[in-house]
Amino acid sequence: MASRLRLGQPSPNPGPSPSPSPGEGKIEEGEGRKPEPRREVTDLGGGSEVVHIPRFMARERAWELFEHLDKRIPWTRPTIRVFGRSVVQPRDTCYVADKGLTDLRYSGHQPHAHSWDDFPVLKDILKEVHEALPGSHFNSLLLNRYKGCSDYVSWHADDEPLYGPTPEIASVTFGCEREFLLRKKPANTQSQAAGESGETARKRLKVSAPQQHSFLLKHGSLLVMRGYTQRDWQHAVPKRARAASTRINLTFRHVLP
Ligand SMILES: O=C(O)CCC(=O)C(=O)O
Ligand SMILES: [Fe+2]
Repeated sequence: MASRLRLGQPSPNPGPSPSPSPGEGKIEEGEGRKPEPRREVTDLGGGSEVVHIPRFMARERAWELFEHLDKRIPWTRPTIRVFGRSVVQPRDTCYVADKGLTDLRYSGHQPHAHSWDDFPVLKDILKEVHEALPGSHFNSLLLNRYKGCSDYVSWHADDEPLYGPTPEIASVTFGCEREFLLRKKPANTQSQAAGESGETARKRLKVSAPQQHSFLLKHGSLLVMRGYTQRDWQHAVPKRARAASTRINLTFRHVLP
């Protein structure tokens, strides 16, 4: 799909450059280099890590991309299986992947894999994400569109075997900011397998609530989950109480060959 917008050239991130977080590489001045946007690294423990770059993309360009993706992506709202019941997925979706990869399947649904060649804009965003994350090699992309406050993604982990044991997942947000939650998977999965909820199991075992982290994912931000985050943690974008406008989120992933 050809883009009529001039979306190919990323513009530099405007505004003052914030200081780097402790322990991170310092920003080098001069030499005509674009200053690196601020990165917040959260060590979740046990080899899991989240990196948040709130101003990954310049605001104006991110709005151009939002408008383009909102109109041009062939969004669908599939029916999925949750706890044995068929339900309409509470957000729009689309999937893009390299040819010849193992098919993605989640909640009983196998999305059609579109070609990157049909979406030059997505290839441009992929290039920027690769540049921000040296060593990364994403070959697939799951897009989500949350059309209002009642669209959401429930607690889950992207721990499908096709991503391997320690997948890196990079998520770019456009439009309405939403809360992104992470919570530690319950240690005692046996009680869950027996049909007991995590909450009930915790009360019975008198253990404290799971560790939780919250990130406000703003327009133009990038969030990266790494290491054992999918094995040991779950994430969610909950419903919101108040009216929200549309949010588009792109999650870049690497499917193992
Ligand atoms: O919209 C988001 O920020 C997260 C989406 C997500 O978790 C997923 O697509 O697996
Ligand atoms: Fe996810």
